[in-house]
Amino acid sequence: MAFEALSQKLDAIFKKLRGKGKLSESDVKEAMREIRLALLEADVNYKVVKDFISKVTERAIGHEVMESLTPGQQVIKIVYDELTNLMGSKETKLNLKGNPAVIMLVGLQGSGKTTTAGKLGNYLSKMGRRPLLVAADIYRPAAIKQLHVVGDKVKVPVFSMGERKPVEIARASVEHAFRHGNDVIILDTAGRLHIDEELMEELKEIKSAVDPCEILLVVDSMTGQDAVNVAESFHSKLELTGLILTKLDGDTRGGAALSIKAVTGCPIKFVGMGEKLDDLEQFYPDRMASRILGMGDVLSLIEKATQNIDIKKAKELEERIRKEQFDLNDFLDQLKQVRKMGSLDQIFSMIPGFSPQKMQGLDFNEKELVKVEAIINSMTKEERRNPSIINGSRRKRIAMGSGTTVQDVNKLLKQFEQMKKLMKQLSEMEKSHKKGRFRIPFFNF
Ligand SMILES: Nc1nc2c(ncn2[C@@H]2O[C@H](COP(=O)(O)OP(=O)(O)OP(=O)(O)O)[C@@H](O)[C@H]2O)c(=O)[nH]1
Repeated sequence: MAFEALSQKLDAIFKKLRGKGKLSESDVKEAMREIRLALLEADVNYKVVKDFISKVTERAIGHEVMESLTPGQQVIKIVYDELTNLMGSKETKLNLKGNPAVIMLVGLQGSGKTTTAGKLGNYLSKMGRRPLLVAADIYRPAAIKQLHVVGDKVKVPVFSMGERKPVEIARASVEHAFRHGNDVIILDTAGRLHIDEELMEELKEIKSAVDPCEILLVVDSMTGQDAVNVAESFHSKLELTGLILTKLDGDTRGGAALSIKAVTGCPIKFVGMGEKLDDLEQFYPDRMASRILGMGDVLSLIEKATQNIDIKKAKELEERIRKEQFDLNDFLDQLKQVRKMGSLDQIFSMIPGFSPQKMQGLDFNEKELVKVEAIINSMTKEERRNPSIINGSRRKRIAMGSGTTVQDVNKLLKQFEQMKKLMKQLSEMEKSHKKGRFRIPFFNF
């Protein structure tokens, strides 16, 4: 997961602070030194780190903190505020002015532009818009085909004219959209391995021909400070209106996400959280800061849950957990439902107080899920209802029946226990949030 190392380091630093009844100036300075190192190790731009630390220090050695009863908490709050500011403080919405509104996607080769075009098309059509994807990358022969494939998957029409001049394609696409009732155009422009003048000229030409309301740079967050440099270059030539950071689901240290707004002045509008065409999230600086600090991201979790979870089933499940009837059938059902929301890693990172490392054993890929299903299907009704009766000889029989091994069966039973524990903890969280509680189908807070 992105930010994992940074989150762990910050957590250790804050633990020390929280343990102190009173903070001295040297305690704060020591913590700041450690935070500074943690940010540099996360590949955050050094000027950004310097500025950040000086702002946090100034606030942290002020009266409100030093004299407060919970100085450690106050420092964490300040770090949270300043991290949020660093990433842009408020979310920035897409500007969709114009009919059709033209969104131009630019970026280097392999940054994830074509995939992002599809994700954005998908996002906009879910919003009730009628997007049109436009293949303006004529240099990579497979790019046009790739856009058609992506468009088909998300059921968004694709406009292409083969290898004509990109500026002509862009102009013609506006005409086409107008005639076919498409109200947003997403231009997938060409990428190069490096920034070159020819590419910039072509992009500038397209920009002046179709007057886009958004010029969004798609950058790969795994490339760290290079992503920041690329963004600076593109911005100086094209005046970007925003950024889309892709591959934030990978194990990027997070430096690009934390520095790019501060360095370029361009807001991050979306983040790519996976290869699937659903894996695009609007970017909220405060929610991201909250995830980095291990405070969870309940709001995004609610959004994901309401989009993907079957409410009726969730209610039935709630009842079964309460009556302590959660069994292996429910377990399988849950795994399937939760997987629709994304990887379990991602989900756990949104729950306050949950460390994804603790739950690693619960992350299944599709192949493992098939195995789990086979194992559960080889059990008797009674075994599924009451797994505690599954002794050694039953385990052997189940493994044979499902074409797996006894170790696989053992692993599954262990995971079931973990999931049961997780469900119990979640339902306890619900109790403590009874008043004005959030309600999420399946996860209840
Ligand atoms: N994990 C992950 N992979 C992504 C994400 N976005 C894109 N990818 C992957 O990154 C690779 C490159 O994506 P493309 O969309 O082909 O990149 P592109 O920028 O269009 O490439 P060019 O057309 O060559 O310029 C593909 O394998 C995508 O599946 C993301 O948010 N997370």
